[in-house]
This record gives sequence, C-alpha cells and structure tokens, in this order.
Amino acid sequence: MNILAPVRRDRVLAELPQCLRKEAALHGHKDFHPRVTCACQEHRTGTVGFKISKVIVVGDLSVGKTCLINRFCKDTFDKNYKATIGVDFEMERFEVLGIPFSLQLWDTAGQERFKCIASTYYRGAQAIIIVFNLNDVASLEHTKQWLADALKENDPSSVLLFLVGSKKDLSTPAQYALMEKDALQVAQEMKAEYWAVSSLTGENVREFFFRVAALTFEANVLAELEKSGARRIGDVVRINSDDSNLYLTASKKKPTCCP
Ligand SMILES: Nc1nc2c(ncn2[C@@H]2O[C@H](COP(=O)(O)OP(=O)(O)OP(=O)(O)O)[C@@H](O)[C@H]2O)c(=O)[nH]1
Ligand SMILES: [Mg+2]
Repeated sequence: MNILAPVRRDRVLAELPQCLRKEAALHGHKDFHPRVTCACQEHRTGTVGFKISKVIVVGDLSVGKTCLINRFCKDTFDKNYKATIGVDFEMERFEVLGIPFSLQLWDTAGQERFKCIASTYYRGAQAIIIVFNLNDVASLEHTKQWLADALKENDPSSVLLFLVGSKKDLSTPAQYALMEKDALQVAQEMKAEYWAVSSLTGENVREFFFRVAALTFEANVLAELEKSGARRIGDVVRINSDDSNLYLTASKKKPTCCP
C-alpha cells in the first residue's frame, strides 16, 4: 500500500476511542492528553506524521490472528484455517487529530515450527497485541509466554500491550462471562488493555484497532514533545553578566494553548 495514498474517510479519528473495560485499560481518560491535542492543533508533532509504527500480533496457533487483521484491513473472513508461515504484514493509514499516522501490523505465526522465524520480526514494536481464543483456556495461559518472548526484543517501559480474546461469537454469554473474569486478571497482571472480538461477525474489531492507533499515536506525540522539551531545556543562555547564577532558556516563545 502506498504510504502517500490519501487516508480513507473511515480511518479518520477526531476523538479518543474508548476502552472496552475500565478495569483493564491502558488509561481511562475520556479524551486525548491535552498536550497531544494542543500539539496537533499547532502542528507541533515532529516526526510522528512521517513515521510508521510497528505493531506485532502474537499468540497460539489458530487463535485467529490472521482473521483479525484481515477483518479490519480487508473486511473479509475466511472460515478455512491456513497457517501463517513466518510472518506477514499489512499497512494501515489513519488520520488522528488531523495528523497522518501509519501502523504496520505484523501477523506472526503461532505454530511452534515457524516461531523462530517469526520472533526475528519482534524487534522495534511500539505495540504488542497478544491474542487468545475465548473458548480455549490454555491459549489464555500461554499469553504470558508469548508476552515474555516478545518483550525480550522490545523495551518493556515504552511498548503498549493489548490482550485480545478472539472468537467471541462461539461462546454463550455465561461462558464468556467466566472467561472474561480470568482474562481481566491476566490483563491486569500484564498491564495490558483487554478486548474481546469476533472476526466472524466483526464485533469490536474496528473499535479495537482504532484504540490501538489512537493510543500508539498519543504515546508517540508525548515522546516527541518530551524530546523537543529536553532539547529546549538543554539550550540555555546567560542573560545577566553581573549574576553568574541567572540563566534563562533560549526559547522565549510561549505555546499558545499548552498547559
Ligand atoms: N467462529 C470464528 N472462527 C474464527 C474467528 N477467527 C478465526 N476463526 C477461525 O479460526 C481458524 C484460525 O484462524 P487464523 O486467523 O488463521 O489463526 P492464526 O492465529 O492466524 O493461526 P496461525 O497463523 O497458525 O498462528 C480459522 O479456521 C478461522 O476461520 C472468529 O472470530 N470466529
Ligand atoms: Mg495466521
């Protein structure tokens, strides 16, 4: 996909999409961070609009990673299982608060024999999506190992984590409620945001990826502002030759709306 192609109208985010469950959310704020909104209004988002953020999708074989990506990116669903061999990826271009923002979604293989090829692509992720099957408790238990492997190649302090239960259409409300209890606990332990989706019906798929795009964008802009802030603070000049202790930052230009 051409990175310079115009953003589809249904990939435009003007507001922060909400989390699924407050108990396991990366944050429960209703709106984007005020510094982010302000930076976007003033087009002070640095390199964010030109960057592509890497998102990796991991989890047991056949939990539905490929179907999840295909439902969002192509709006298709294949009921036949075709194992992913190694990795595959899709590009998705968004516009968040008026700024172009691209996600590269890496679909990795869950099968043990392809895992070592797939794991070489884990590095440099800004978000990790760990998928399990809502109808298979073992796949939930394995998510901790998938996370540990993915974190070996990434910075745990800056990467965003999402725990996603798939195939929601196959569980009854009672079965779902039981599984959700365990899944919320795992998500809290991992410090991941919890979602439950169905690629067959499309339930929550778009909402989930919008949330991933929005939170990754927000984290990117905040990091960019911190970097530019650090540069300004380091850039000092002495303004009074009589007082050797008096220093002032070089940039006197005040932002118009930032706190
Ligand atoms: N009913 C139902 N079936 C699903 C859903 N998502 C995936 N499946 C089915 O589950 C099987 C595996 O789906 P994939 O998306 O290929 O699984 P995967 O996690 O990519 O598997 P690997 O590539 O081997 O790691 C396929 O037969 C899909 O049709 C869903 O939401 N509901
Ligand atoms: Mg696959």
